[in-house]
Amino acid sequence: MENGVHKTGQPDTPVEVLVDVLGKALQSSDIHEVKGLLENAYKLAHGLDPYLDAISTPPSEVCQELIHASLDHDWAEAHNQGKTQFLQKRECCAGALEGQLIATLCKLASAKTVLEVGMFTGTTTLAVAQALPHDGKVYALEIEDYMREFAQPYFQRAGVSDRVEVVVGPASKGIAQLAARGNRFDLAFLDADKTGYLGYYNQLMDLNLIVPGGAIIVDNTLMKGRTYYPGGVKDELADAIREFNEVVRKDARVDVVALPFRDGVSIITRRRDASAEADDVITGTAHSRILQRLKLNGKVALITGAGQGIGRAFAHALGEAGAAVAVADINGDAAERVAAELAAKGVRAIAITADVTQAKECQRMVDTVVERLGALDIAVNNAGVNFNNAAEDTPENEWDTTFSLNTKGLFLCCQAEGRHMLARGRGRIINTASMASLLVPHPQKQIAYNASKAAVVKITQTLGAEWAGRGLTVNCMSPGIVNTALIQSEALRPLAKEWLQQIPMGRLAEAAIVFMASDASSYMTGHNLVLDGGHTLW
Ligand SMILES: C[S@@+](CC[C@H](N)C(=O)[O-])C[C@H]1O[C@@H](n2cnc3c(N)ncnc32)[C@H](O)[C@@H]1O
Repeated sequence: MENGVHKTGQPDTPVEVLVDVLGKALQSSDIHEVKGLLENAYKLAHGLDPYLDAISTPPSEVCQELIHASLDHDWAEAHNQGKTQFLQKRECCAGALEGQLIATLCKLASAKTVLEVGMFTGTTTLAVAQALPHDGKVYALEIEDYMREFAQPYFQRAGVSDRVEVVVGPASKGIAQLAARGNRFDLAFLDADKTGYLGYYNQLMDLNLIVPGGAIIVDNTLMKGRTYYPGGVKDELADAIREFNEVVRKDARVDVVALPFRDGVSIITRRRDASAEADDVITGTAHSRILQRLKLNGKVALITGAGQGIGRAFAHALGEAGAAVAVADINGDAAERVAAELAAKGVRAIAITADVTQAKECQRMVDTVVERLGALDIAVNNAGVNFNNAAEDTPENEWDTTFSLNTKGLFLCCQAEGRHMLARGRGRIINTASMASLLVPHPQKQIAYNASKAAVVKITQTLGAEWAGRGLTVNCMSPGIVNTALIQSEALRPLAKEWLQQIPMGRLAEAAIVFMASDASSYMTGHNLVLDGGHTLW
């Protein structure tokens, strides 16, 4: 299909301007005018890549050094000395901009495992490895063993060698090996021998090596323009790419978008089954992929006790998942600090100072969230205290203080939040209970805390049942011992050591707040989610 907008309008892109200028030059018989037009065209084309480089973030220092080393290397000499099987060329290096593009796509796709077919000296491999999470991995296939030796010191210097596995040999064999090992990829980058592309593509598709929602990125799909303008030259590479492009375009399993970036980059994604017969199991509930259902974009979350510890971690997790966050704490400075941390990450965040033992304060807190952030979708009632005293020595005021915050305060929050959510017919309330609701933690003595947290479970069950048919879910979580600054303190260190021995997993607790706040947990209510590394099993 022709691009009607561009056909009818003024030249709108550098290439369209180029076409316009060169078209005028072709029609002119005035040699001075032709020269002037050609000069314009030359400057326009010549300046494009340097300008794109200048306005894009440069690669890391190590990556830049690797790019320079790749471009400066005497590849003819390396081949003469038998170090490479084939005569390699400096142009093989995809360069800074393309490396940044692939790394950026990896970040956008939240990729963890990436396949690169054709590594050369590993400049893109390095950019990708640096963009991956610490437990991510890029598998780079390369026929030349020399490239592995070349790249490895740079991977090491960048501190990412554990995130890179170079598989030396023909790429088709490498793909088969990784498939046999059970590897699957969020993203694959095809950039080896062009006549092999179709075979690699078929392997990736037929063996289901790209995860749902993943992509195959293909370089050189324009082949210097010879795919659409052969210029009368018989050209094996352009023929191979042209055939590849046509096969992909007609493949009903995928969507493809071809970009005029560098030598042409195509992005291929697998389609989902959109047929009328496809049910929710195939398409995902409401046609939403499970990982999309975990996203909290457009939602507003309130977290009490968010100025430090586990509440601060909840605020960051919910903000990262896309929610706007209200950070509530009795310590206003701490709430402000956490809100500022979130804002620095790009999360919309506000701080609220509130004493949630008072009903009026709870209501004011909810009203502030609604007024400033528009609504309240997710409420995490997390503020709590703990005192350690033997039962026989526990003073009355300690019992009262604990229950006033951990139990009554939490209920008052649920009440104020629940009223707003019931009126809207939707919402998620998540209460912080504790594994102390299930067992009696030891050796520390904390009767008031244990009893207050058991009550949190009953409040949660009751509200979960009462509000179940009205669009609200109310759940609580019972974390084991959480790795907070308090646990790291000198005073608690010996105790923390003893606790670790009581935990089958041998490490401190992690949470599941995003799952509990998201659509993915929509059928769960009144539940006490125990996250204790098996602590309550022993
Ligand atoms: C264009 S370069 C790759 C550039 C690299 N992806 C980058 O971003 O800089 C192509 C590489 O593919 C390798 N190659 C060629 N044929 C191959 C094959 N059959 N199997 C594996 N690697 C191959 C070459 O040795 C060369 O290093």
